[in-house]
Amino acid sequence: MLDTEPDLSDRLFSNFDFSNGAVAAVSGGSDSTALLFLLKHHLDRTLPAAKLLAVTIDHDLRPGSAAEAQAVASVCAEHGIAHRTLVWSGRKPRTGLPAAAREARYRLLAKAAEAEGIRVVVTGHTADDQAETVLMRQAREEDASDEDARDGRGLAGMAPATLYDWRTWIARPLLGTRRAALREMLKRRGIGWIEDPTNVDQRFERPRMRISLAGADGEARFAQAIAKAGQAAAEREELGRRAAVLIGAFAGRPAPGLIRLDRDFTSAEDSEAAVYALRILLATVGGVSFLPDEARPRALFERLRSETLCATLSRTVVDARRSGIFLHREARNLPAAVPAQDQALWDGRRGITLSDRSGGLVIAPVGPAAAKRSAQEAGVSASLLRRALAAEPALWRGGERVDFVGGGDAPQPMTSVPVVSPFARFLPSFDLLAAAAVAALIGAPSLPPLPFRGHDRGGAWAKA
Ligand SMILES: Nc1ncnc2c1ncn2[C@@H]1O[C@H](COP(=O)(O)OP(=O)(O)OP(=O)(O)O)[C@@H](O)[C@H]1O
Repeated sequence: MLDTEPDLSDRLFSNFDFSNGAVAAVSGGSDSTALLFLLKHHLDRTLPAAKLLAVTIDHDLRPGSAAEAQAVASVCAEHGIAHRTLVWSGRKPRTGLPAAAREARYRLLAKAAEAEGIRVVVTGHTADDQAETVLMRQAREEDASDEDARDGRGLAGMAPATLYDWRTWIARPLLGTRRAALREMLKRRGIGWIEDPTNVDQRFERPRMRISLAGADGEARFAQAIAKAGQAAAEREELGRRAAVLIGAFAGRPAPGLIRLDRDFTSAEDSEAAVYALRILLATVGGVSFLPDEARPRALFERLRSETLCATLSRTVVDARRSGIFLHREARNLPAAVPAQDQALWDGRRGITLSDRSGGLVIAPVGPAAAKRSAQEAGVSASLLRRALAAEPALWRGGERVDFVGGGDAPQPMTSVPVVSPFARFLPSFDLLAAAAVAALIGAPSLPPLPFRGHDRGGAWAKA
């Protein structure tokens, strides 16, 4: 089909493992249309039996979106490519619409993949998108009010692969390819695309950045941004690797919801990695989806070197005693009782599975009274164990706890599995090693292998 571009599609996709097929996320714009045709070309030649499904999300936000999805469907039908349109139905939020749309888009794409047994979704993000992203983040970083952006991690830009919901890989094979080259290729092949009006709407930050990159010094700024992203990505990966080593060496889990750091953690020479590890652990124990900004964990780490103390950060109590530094969820602001629901995320830190679907069940914290009956653990004070257990979820009916059905093989009515909160929804491949170390520590499910060739389960993260 794209016989003039055999090298390009090989270069882009030869590292991927598409043996379970691929979902191509196609908006109908130039980049994702090019992605679709390049991928089709690659699969036809190398893996003709592999399933290829193009998916278009109709965000239902502007008139014409359904027609655009239909146009993609027609192009796919013309070329014998399976296609589905999924509509983001339901109420749209008044604020934070772009983030909500992105969230909905990935949720629907992952759902479509999962329904077909496909493990990887590919998107058409290009080198131009990457440069825009990095420059926008850099501008925010310079704005001192944006705490999230200030630790430099964001300057790594978009990761080549991101794990969504701890289950589905979103890969970006075109991150090293220029938009102009893709458009050229489409034009040569006589393939059209849709111009999204929001891409040139200057009320939005990205189109403004796009226009400024088309200006006089645009190419130089592009090159600088890409170089910066490469360097920041390598640094971020390396920092994550070092943090993972410290977590493996110094962290333990005496009981669910209770993390113990060896006191020697505070004498780690690599204090940068130790602070990073601490930030990830704080967010995980507190059930928070973002890392606390760097300043406060750094100050806390410095104090931990010399003091016993009790402090709260990221909804996590840090109780530093001579016997170790203990982290557990603070008792404040735990979720109120909610009707029990299967497959729910509780308090941002526990994945709930229900096998008892009968009515009248609620999930609420174990609470201090029930936690009094907790088991003892060698070397850990009973009060710490009680506080950690009190913040765990339990299943209740009419004020009575019902999630223990005693011994034997009977299924528990509810299971609660820890999640690595800051990475549970989106895990960029930069952070895989740190996330894997925390997953092993807290008993979260292990990570699926990367969608690249030669990554088995055991070594999946070595080259992330
Ligand atoms: N409505 C959508 N349906 C399916 N995939 C989408 C949709 N919007 C975006 N994507 C995916 O996310 C990528 C990046 O989105 P972005 O909004 O930057 O691109 P776009 O301007 O919509 O189109 P393109 O990247 O195709 O030129 C797209 O290349 C595509 O893979």
